[in-house]
Amino acid sequence: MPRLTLDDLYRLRLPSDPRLRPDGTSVAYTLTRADRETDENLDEIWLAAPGQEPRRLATGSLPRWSPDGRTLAYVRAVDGRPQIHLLPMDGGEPRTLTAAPLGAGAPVWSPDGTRIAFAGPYLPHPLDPAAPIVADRLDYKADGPGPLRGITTQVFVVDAASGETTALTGGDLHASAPAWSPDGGRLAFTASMEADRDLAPSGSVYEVDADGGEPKRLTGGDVLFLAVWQVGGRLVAAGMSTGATGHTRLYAVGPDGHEELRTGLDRNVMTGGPGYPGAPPRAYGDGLLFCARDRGRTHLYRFGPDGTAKLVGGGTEEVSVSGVSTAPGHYAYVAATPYSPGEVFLDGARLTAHMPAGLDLPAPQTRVFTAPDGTEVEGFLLRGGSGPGPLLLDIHGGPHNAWAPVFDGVHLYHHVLAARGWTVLTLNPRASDGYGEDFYTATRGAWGLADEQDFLTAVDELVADGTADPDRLAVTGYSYGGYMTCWLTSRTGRFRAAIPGGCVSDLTSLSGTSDAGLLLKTYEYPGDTAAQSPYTRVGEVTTPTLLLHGDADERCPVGQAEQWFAALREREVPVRLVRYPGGSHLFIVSGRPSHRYDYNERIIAWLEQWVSGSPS
Ligand SMILES: CSCC[C@H](NC=O)C(=O)N[C@@H](CC(C)C)C(=O)N[C@@H](Cc1ccccc1)C(=O)O
Repeated sequence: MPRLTLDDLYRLRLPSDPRLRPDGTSVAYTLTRADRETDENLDEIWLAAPGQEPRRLATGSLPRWSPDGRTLAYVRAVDGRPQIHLLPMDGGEPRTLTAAPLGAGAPVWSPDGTRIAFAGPYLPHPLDPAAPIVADRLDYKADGPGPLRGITTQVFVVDAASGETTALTGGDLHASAPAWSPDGGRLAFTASMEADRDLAPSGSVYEVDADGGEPKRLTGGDVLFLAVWQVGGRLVAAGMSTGATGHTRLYAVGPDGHEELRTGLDRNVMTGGPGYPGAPPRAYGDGLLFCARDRGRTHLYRFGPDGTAKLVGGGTEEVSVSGVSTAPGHYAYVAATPYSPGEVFLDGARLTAHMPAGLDLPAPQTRVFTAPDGTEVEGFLLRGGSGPGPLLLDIHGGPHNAWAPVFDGVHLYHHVLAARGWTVLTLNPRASDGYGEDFYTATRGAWGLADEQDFLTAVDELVADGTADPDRLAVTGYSYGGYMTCWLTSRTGRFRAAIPGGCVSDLTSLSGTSDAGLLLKTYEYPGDTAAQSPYTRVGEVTTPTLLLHGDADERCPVGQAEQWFAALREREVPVRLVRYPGGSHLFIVSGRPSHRYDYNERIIAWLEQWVSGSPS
């Protein structure tokens, strides 16, 4: 069987955001593919049902069933702005429902199906791209959108028949996706309305009358609420401590405040986002379904009225669930496995096979390494051959992300290198997600200082056991992984090649230039930023280094790579900087296909250039 090649980037199809029809008979979902001609990632709405071939319904994303299951709302761009459309499922053409000046967000049907709510961008005047950009607070920009220019995010309600749209909120806030009350009389959302929220992170659950009025604050204080949903007749919100980095938890929210839903799991609740699998909580029977990450894998759990959480399905352990939807007696989800970046499942049975057939995708082997301080760290080895060979250490970001032993459509170079005889080690060092909250917070205030030993221990063990050739070691990583790549090459010369992607080199400048700068400094790396910055010892780097960076990255601004590039070039260390025009921090996940292809291709080329003798 053929091994994967980079051209498979254009053959991959990624399902996401599954939505069960209210009668449980079929699942609508978004299917995304990279289009070579337009150099865009194209989204389509598909429908899958037991015993039927999945079929395409429309161009668009974010499918949402009307309560009677007869209409599918979804979002599609009109003149470059996402607008809500309605597709009658008994036949006929879709209808454009909204004409929001800056676009509409995910549709949320009212319980009676007569209205649709959404959170969307708002500006009280026409947007002038040439106008000066004025900032009075730190939250003046965001990775992806860039400078916000005064745009806020408000809650809107649109009449499903007439399209008449009303803003329910206004003012200086960024509302989350809204959630209807069971009687359709109110909408809940999360936001922070504090004037100095840029200095002290906060987020509360609010409720506003569906016919307008002043939002009422339902929560406050010790929990930073991130999102809220209507789950089985009650509000359930996701939140985290306002005091320090930690796990995300679920809370029941009512008119008198909030109460944690204690799952008994020392695991991070995963509600889903770019690069982070998971899904919002969903009603299921007399309990709810939620996702949590366990040892890098994201699983589906059922939280029952008895207050316990039990694994759902319990099938293959090597799975990452992203996207969950329920209907009475049924549940649907998308799951990645070692052989597919994602397929749609209904009640545990696979409905789709979007992964190109016939590819030889070796499954990674799980290994556990023990650091000098006794900490055990788990990793996954994609073996390219037997006997000592070239080894690529690939470091995930976050630092609270995590690798899982599943196939993803981002790091295609893993399989290309393995086919050429490389071994790829994806390691979950301390701070990785899925190993308990103490492990998750173990690098706070000690970036690099605490986790360096985990990486070097794993590499040393693989050299000692004959897996890795000590003269053919290489390191790469993105975001925090890029930070760690810089850090390791400033402390050891053992790597023959290094590729920091979306990197961080100087925590002091990062604090003032990242869109999350103050959060990072407060929650992640308080204390001595110089001691935690790779740049402090950049003068010791000798490893040929390729820097890959999104030119419009506002999370880790491109200056982080430029500083590293200049410092190495001045000392004539072989170095190259590649900037991707328009690329945000997430460009390797959702950026231009040609940029994603180029990112993978350059990694392979740099490794083969500088790791002599690597089998080609
Ligand atoms: C307290 S602010 C939260 C920052 C957030 N942390 C997540 O764990 C974050 O953005 N971290 C960055 C690194 C940091 C800016 C130094 C990061 O590593 N980002 C993500 C982004 C990403 C995800 C998937 C694919 C590409 C990039 C990550 O890698 O986990």
